Amino acid sequence: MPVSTRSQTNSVERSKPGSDQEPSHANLPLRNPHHGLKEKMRALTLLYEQQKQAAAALRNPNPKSDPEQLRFASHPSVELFGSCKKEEREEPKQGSHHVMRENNSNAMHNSTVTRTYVLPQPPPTHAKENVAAAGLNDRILSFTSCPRKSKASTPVARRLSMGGHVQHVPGPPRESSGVAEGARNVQESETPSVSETPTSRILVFVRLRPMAKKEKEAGSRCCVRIVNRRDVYLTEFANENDYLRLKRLRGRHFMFDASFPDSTSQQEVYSTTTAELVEAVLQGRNGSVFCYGATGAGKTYTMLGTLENPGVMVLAIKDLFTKIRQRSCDGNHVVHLSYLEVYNETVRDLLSPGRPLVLREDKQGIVAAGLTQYRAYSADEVMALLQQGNQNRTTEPTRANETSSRSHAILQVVIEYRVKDASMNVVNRVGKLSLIDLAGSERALATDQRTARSLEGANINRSLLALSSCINALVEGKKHIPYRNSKLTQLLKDSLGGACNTVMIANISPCNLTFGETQNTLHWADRAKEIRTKACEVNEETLQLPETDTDQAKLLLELQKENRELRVQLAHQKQKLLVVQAQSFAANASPTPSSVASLLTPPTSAQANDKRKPRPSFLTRTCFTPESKKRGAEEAVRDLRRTVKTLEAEIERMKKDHTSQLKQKDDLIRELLRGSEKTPGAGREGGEKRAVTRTSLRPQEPSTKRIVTRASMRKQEASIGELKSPSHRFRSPVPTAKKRSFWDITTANSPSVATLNGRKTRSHVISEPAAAPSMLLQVI
Ligand SMILES: Nc1ncnc2c1ncn2[C@@H]1O[C@H](COP(=O)(O)OP(=O)(O)OP(=O)(O)O)[C@@H](O)[C@H]1O
Repeated sequence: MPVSTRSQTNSVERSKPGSDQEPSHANLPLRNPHHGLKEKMRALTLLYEQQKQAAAALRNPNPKSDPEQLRFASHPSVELFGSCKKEEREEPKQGSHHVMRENNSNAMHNSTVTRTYVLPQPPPTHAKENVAAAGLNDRILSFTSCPRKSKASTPVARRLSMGGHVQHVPGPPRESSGVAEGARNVQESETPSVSETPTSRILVFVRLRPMAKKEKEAGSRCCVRIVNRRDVYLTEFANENDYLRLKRLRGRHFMFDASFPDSTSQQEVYSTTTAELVEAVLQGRNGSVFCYGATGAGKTYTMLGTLENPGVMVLAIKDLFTKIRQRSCDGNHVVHLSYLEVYNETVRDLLSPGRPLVLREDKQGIVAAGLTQYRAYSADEVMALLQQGNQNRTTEPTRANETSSRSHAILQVVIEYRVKDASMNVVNRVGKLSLIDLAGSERALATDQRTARSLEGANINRSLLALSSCINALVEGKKHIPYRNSKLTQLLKDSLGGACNTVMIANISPCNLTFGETQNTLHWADRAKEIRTKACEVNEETLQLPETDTDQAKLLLELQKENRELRVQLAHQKQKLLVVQAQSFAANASPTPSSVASLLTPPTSAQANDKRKPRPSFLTRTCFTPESKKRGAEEAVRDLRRTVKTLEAEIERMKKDHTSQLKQKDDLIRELLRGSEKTPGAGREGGEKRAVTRTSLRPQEPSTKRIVTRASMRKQEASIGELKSPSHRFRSPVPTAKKRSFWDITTANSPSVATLNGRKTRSHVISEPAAAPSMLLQVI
């Protein structure tokens, strides 16, 4: 998070065990860091002596011989530096001073310099961080009973939260399952004065990534330690000669709903953080998962993963469809999908790239006008769409990360579930799952100062800054939450402040060189724990048939009109496909560069926006040679064939969609007609109501209440041809930044490495060997 954080100076005191020369106040915390020059001088002297002790420790490295050091060794933050992989189960001892021992072991030279600091423990009333985190139940209690911070109390809390002093209250190690259940929908029963409405809080998890090879080679040390799958200890290393900074050494302790060490598998992360959310979404609730952290900390790895280790997005989709299949007998599920990115403060549709989308707020919340909502029938199809979206996502190598995401990506899956209840009314439930991979906060120096990356970085930081402002405002219980400060926060409005079960996964790196970023991430994650969202109710409505004959007749006419429109759209799509096929055959017959070029030339309006399209380089000397022209023509033909295949698949999908809609509507119309013939005026006479309405007759539309208004859905349907048209796909602006992915480097032979319009693919999902071909990719 690009917000400077102040750290509280820890009083570093001499801890020479059993020393006779030690002044009597040596083990007491300084009363005030500014209480006189003399005191400061004394502190400096103590520090100097401490240095000497560190050197002495070199000569006497065996702590067992020293009872005081033995006491230090029992603290979890001690031996932090032995191995990042080692995960300790024991609880930190209480009642002792907080101790940090720095082990300046230099792997290269095999020498060790150890320094020990005793951090004075603050009185319990001062400890803000994690005071209530004795165990999950204790924490829930605390969250329920603790009123929102008033304005006056905030600065104090903030200052304390940045300090190194924390009170650790031991609690049982939390189990990975059942966490969300306990912490969700926490009713503020004990604080009726604060809020009468039930609330749930954001669950916050931390994931530590393994040390990268490069970092190991550079001699980096691990500054994070995770204990009991919950506590995170962060230690700052100091340069021995930097006496001024010695006094500002920071050691922090945080506690989260769960913390994952670097050895945690993707499946474990998924089942702990998201599995329950998926279940809730199927029952008609909203859920959001977002990964947050500095650049290179592992957000995209957690969200998307790799071929061998798929991430949360992929696992959630698979789980979702498995569960839908299991329940298919008891109802009718309809899944819609959208995928967008926020790049340089513009919102772009990743599934159907085109002009930037405009965000609008209506009574359903923030919606991206014109965002494509794909109806998905299987997990494989969603994987294909995900892969397609990732191809369009902007990634770029930076100094900090070879495959840095330069945009925030939001995958949204809407599940509509329709079932008849006991009284034969149609009950409609809609759940929405948002999976968000944020771009990483970064320092300009860490990435690149001189290039377009710096502009991207500035925009990423700006939006993350806006996110932190929103988190602050929400935690402080302010009336005005500045969502409008950035597109990202506008889109996250539902997740942060709406009726939504929200999970935050904070990704951190173990490398001591990124201590500042890690501390920032943990600070904001710690803060986010205090955010309360509105209690997430089931989005449910019961649909009823219009009562009077006139209304039923109106409905009938409306449905017939809709059917006609759908048929026209289908015909339109077929026509477009034929045109593209003809162009493809023409190009095949005479693949002259000019004809192919003319086919591929995007419209003039698109050219204006087409700043990201890779241009032929003079340096490569391939622009004007006959071979290059031939190669270009062949490539263009291949591209066209691919496009035709995609379009054919799309038409097939639409056909299937339309046919099922038409069939359903025809059935219902027949049923309506039959019903009105048999029992004329039944509605007026108060006969049994039929549980059918317009909404129920439109299976393709997600609930208008939650996604878009009916009017906008109709508009969208009307313009669906335009959104999904072949020409629309051709016209999609080629981004200015080239597309890179980490699959580009990890799986060189993967289909994901294939270039599309000069951009490298990011997603791996389509290349799964066992995956059935997506409906999008099927040829008619
Ligand atoms: N848990 C993990 N296990 C193994 N490798 C990991 C893990 N987390 C991250 N990595 C690796 O670390 C590198 C950086 O990860 P990733 O691209 O996910 O970072 P990021 O936070 O998304 O960065 P950015 O914000 O710049 O996009 C990748 O090479 C990734 O494979």
